[in-house]
Amino acid sequence: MNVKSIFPASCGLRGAITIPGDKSISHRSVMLGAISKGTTEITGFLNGADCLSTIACFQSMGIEIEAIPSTASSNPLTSSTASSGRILVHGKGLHGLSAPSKTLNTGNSGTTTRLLSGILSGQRFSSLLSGDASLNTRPMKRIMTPLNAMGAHIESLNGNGCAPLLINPGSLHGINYTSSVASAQVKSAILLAGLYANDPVSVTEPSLSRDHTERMLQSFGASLSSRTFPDGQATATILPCQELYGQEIAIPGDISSAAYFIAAALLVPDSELLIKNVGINPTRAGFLAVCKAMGADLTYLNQNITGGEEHSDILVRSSQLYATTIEGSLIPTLIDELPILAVMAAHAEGTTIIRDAAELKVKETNRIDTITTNLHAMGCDITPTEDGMIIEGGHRITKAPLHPAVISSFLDHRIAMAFSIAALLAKKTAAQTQEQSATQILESQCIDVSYPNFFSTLESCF
Ligand SMILES: O=C(O)C1=C[C@@H](OP(=O)(O)O)[C@@H](O)[C@H](O)C1
Ligand SMILES: C=C(OP(=O)(O)O)C(=O)O
Repeated sequence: MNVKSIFPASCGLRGAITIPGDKSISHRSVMLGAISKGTTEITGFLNGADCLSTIACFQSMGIEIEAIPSTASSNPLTSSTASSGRILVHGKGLHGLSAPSKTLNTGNSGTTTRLLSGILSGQRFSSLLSGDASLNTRPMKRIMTPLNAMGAHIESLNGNGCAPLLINPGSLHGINYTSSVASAQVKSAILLAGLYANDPVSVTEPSLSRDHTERMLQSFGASLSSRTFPDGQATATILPCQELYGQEIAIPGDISSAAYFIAAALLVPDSELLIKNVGINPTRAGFLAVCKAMGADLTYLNQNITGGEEHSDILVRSSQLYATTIEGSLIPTLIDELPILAVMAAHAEGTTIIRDAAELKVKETNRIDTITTNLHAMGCDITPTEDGMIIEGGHRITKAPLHPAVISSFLDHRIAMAFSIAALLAKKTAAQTQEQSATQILESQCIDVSYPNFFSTLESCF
């Protein structure tokens, strides 16, 4: 077991950092590259375990994928993401994948499992998908139902609606599907299967989830349209496709990873931190809107759009934060940031309410439970609810600081990172010994799923 000890910060966070590439865009760039004609060149690829699972799955289906060491480049995205990878995906076209000889291992990655299922539904060969213990408990009926309604043959081998999933060849037709959850993974699985259908495929979600798949499919040559209605529902429609064509993709830094550093710089007094090249696609940027609503001092510099994705440098200065309510259509735009937002809420003045976030229960862990357990352990008054939580804040001014504790990551990367930031603010109580002044993050290695250099970047800020 990998235990990381984190002491309270003794000074503010300073300097400039670069965040590794966006995980969602990294997955999609390999997937679309693999099923396109020609080579897709990706810069800023996230070398996290989840994205490496996606690469390994496509290699098992005969796709050649090369990792090229980063070199200096005139491309501003490439040069500012020097620690992230440059990848060449030698695509074989829509029908060029070959049958894998073994089970496709999707590791800890829901994105890999669900999006890949959409692509595999349209293949002429059978495949078996399975992941780690956490992944194999996550709900897959949400993709099996619409994909099977399109003519796919996906079966949950244990009959529990979870992976392992056996996918047999089927011939796909059009569908107008309404999803009860705003999930980019469900939407993307259906749209990717739609590439192989003989009629248009539409998917409607209750509110708009991240739209990287739609943006990237369009840039690879697919005919796709999207609409958001006055009531917030959003529909994306894809037309049958003959072929996609490889592209150059410059991946911006992952806002979900940047969120830990934004939170740290806001909460630790006397901080001024520049975070370079963060993706700020509006369907992902709910975290920034909530920070602003809580009173955060954020300045956007060098805003630009590359390959259809907005990005910006963000200058963060320490700020007094105030409680807020996080709900409704904001939730899908910040779903992965809720663990760190809960930590921020513990320090904000007032009571923060998070609702409409039942999706937290079906992530790498039940994050309503894992956030509650760990905030309790550090001395915060938090009440879990059916679809969120209520957090009594003020652990900065009106109440005693959170105290150091032994934190279980529960093997959830977002929990491990969120509580690493909480640890910077924790102050030992009179009853705690000197040895207990550090917070211990158990099984911290799970952070490698999305941010292998997290701790070294954090240390570089002090
Ligand atoms: O499409 C994606 O890349 C993702 C979508 C979200 O999941 P859901 O679609 O299940 O909400 C998010 O939590 C996950 O980290 C990545
Ligand atoms: C939920 C996450 O990812 P995935 O669904 O791809 O496992 C995450 O990164 O927080």
